[in-house]
Amino acid sequence: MVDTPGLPARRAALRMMDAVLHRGETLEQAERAALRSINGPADRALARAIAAEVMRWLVDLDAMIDSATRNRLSDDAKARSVIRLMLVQWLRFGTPPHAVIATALPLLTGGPRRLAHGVFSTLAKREVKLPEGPTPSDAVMVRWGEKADSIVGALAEPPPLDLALKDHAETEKWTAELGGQSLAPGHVRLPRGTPIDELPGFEEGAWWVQDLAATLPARLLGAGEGKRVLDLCAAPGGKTLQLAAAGWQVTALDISERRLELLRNNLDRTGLAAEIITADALTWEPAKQFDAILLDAPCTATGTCRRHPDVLHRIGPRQIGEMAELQAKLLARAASWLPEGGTLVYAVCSLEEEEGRGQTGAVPLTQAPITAAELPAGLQPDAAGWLNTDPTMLPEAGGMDGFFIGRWTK
Ligand SMILES: C[S@@+](CC[C@H](N)C(=O)[O-])C[C@H]1O[C@@H](n2cnc3c(N)ncnc32)[C@H](O)[C@@H]1O
Repeated sequence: MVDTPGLPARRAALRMMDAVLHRGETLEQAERAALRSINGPADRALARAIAAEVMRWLVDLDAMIDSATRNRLSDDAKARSVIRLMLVQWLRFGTPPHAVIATALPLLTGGPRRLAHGVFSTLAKREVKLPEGPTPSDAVMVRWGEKADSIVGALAEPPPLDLALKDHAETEKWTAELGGQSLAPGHVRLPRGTPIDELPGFEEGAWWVQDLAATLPARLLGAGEGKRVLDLCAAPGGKTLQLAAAGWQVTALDISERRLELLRNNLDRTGLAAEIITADALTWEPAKQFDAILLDAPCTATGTCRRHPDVLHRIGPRQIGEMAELQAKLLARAASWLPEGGTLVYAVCSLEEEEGRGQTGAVPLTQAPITAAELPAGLQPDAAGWLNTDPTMLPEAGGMDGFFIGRWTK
């Protein structure tokens, strides 16, 4: 049987939504399996875009669906998934309702097509509209409190593209050449969707892609002047590149050989150097001392929700608890390796208290408070000298990822 054009893309989008919402996979993991059977780049892009927009607007789409059904459809009902997909095509991509219906109903062959048709047509007749920004789920509201609305509201559009420059002295040159905006030495911001590998400077390794917030942990260690730093949990290597470019002798350690391969490629492209170790930081023992340690710990990554809206529907107390336990162990080990006079920076791209500030109580070192003078204009640490960033910060410039960063010395 020949498929309706565009049907494989919609089927793949449904599979991706299912993998994220019911199996806890990331959208990226889900993509690999779901897109395998799709050939054309346009269909792949469509499947990806549908699934990502459903994740971004899930709470609002579900509220619409619930407003048009007498008996609430269960969360895992296929009809609910298909109606979500239909609403996204109409409300986000501007596909006319009749075309949405024609391409989506074949997804429910042998299933409740009349129901999906009826719910979608009711909503189309009502001319429902999405709010200006996505609405947070109840679970996110409970965790993030009063900030939840503004953070999730800032997810309406994907973020701009941030580049980190190898040579901070060339900030003005690259800002002008790339036509971007710079918010800190060594930083250039470009409009979202800019194709990376066509930009000048990519081939020669003059810059790499890194969100402004993600550059802050390495910046807070200052210039290396030939001293030794251990980049613990280093791959794919954004912070390794920064540290090497800032004059540190870097040892980059990660448990994942696959991710370290990306780090090697990044070093090759930029002409920077680091010693690379594949090991589990929970059992590895250093053979030498380091003047500084940067622990960019594995985390739930809820701070990257602008780029990965699926994270907000996958992460709950169980995952946060597991990560917090791992982070506490890693922090204790890193702290125990620090010599007198050494500096430790801990970072997570998470907005969860347990992974950030909640980790600071047990570190047996002296806090080295972060100061506003060390940060890009407009950013402030909290009164105690810890730094929390989130997507609502520097709003006119396009926001930034969510991070927690703490610093100590021995
Ligand atoms: C947040 S990512 C690091 C990002 C990286 N610092 C950068 O800037 O590109 C966390 C990393 O921790 C690594 N990781 C997780 N558990 C680990 C362990 N027990 N030992 C070493 N690395 C681990 C993961 O493979 C992952 O690459």
